[in-house]
Amino acid sequence: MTLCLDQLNRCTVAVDLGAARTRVYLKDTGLVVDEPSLAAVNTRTGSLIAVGEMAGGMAGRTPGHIRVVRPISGGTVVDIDMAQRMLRFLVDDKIRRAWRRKPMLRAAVCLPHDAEPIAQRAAVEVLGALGARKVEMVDTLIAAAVGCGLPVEQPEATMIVVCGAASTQVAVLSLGSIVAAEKVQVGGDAIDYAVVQHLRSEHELMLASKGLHPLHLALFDPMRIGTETEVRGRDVATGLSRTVLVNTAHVREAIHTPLTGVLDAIGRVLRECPPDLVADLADRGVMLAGGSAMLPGLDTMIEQATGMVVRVADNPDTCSVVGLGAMMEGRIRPMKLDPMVS
Ligand SMILES: Nc1ncnc2c1ncn2[C@@H]1O[C@H](COP(=O)(O)OP(=O)(O)OP(=O)(O)O)[C@@H](O)[C@H]1O
Repeated sequence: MTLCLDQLNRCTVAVDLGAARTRVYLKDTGLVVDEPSLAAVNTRTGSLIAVGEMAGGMAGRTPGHIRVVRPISGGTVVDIDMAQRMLRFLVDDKIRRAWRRKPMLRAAVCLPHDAEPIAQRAAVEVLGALGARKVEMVDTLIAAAVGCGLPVEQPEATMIVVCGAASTQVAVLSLGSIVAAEKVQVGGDAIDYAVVQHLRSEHELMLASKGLHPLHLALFDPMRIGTETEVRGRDVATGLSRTVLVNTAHVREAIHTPLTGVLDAIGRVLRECPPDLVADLADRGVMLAGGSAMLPGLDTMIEQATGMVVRVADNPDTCSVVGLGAMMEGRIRPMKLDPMVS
């Protein structure tokens, strides 16, 4: 079934329920929520203690009766009740009160390319917590492509790779529709996990989450390949703080497996495409979006593996919700979209 832009024009709010972050875009206002998809719960009383950034700050530092949970996993809501409570707290009271006065609040949500009906249903229920009476669902790949400014409605191929926390989605689009697409359960989290596991097994070091970013920089910097970089963490055996010298070439080998998953997905999508579209892509290149697109050097790695020019979108992490916002606000020319459901 096709959904036209008119339907999206009637929406007031757009939501992206990501595994790592939840984003809310308000029509004619912009991004009003961009916070971690986390909730801290008191397990004795069941009460919600904190959500978003505040819950993120508590992660790994809580006493036994407080748990920090992720109600969304891999772009799919796994705990509807918790996701509803989290979303209600993330959205400002004033905005929610204004929505309550609307008898027919319409919302738009972007969902992963292969979202099952049960995942679609869960997203609709979560948005119901904000008072949405009707929910339009749009494929994340289309929303992100629009958010990156790709000319998706034109009769020419554009390729988008959305690297999130839990998954990477790849698509070739033409004439406002998806020609070929793939989703792999490999994202920034899998890359981080491979690095953490490498340090644990090779250096007996547990890395704090803050230690990952400097290592990312060293890992992908072509000038620093094969050099050693200092990493501070906690000794697995003694629990004491320790600094080790880590060879970046060895860590690159450790992340090879998750990165191969992404490159394979790109290869499969290209093989599925008609030759004319692949020829377009050779000129136009690939657009990288999603939070993990900010991984320093990921674009160069994909460029070397595919031989195509790779560009990272401006603000790649918010492309999907901003794309939904652009469609809601009628900032793009009318076109046929390829929604997942009416
Ligand atoms: N500056 C950065 N450098 C490297 N990685 C980053 C950076 N900023 C965010 N990330 C990574 O991006 C990922 C989050 O991306 P994004 O916000 O697109 O996820 P999401 O939409 O919630 O996830 P998903 O699409 O899997 O549901 C995390 O794995 C995070 O580590």
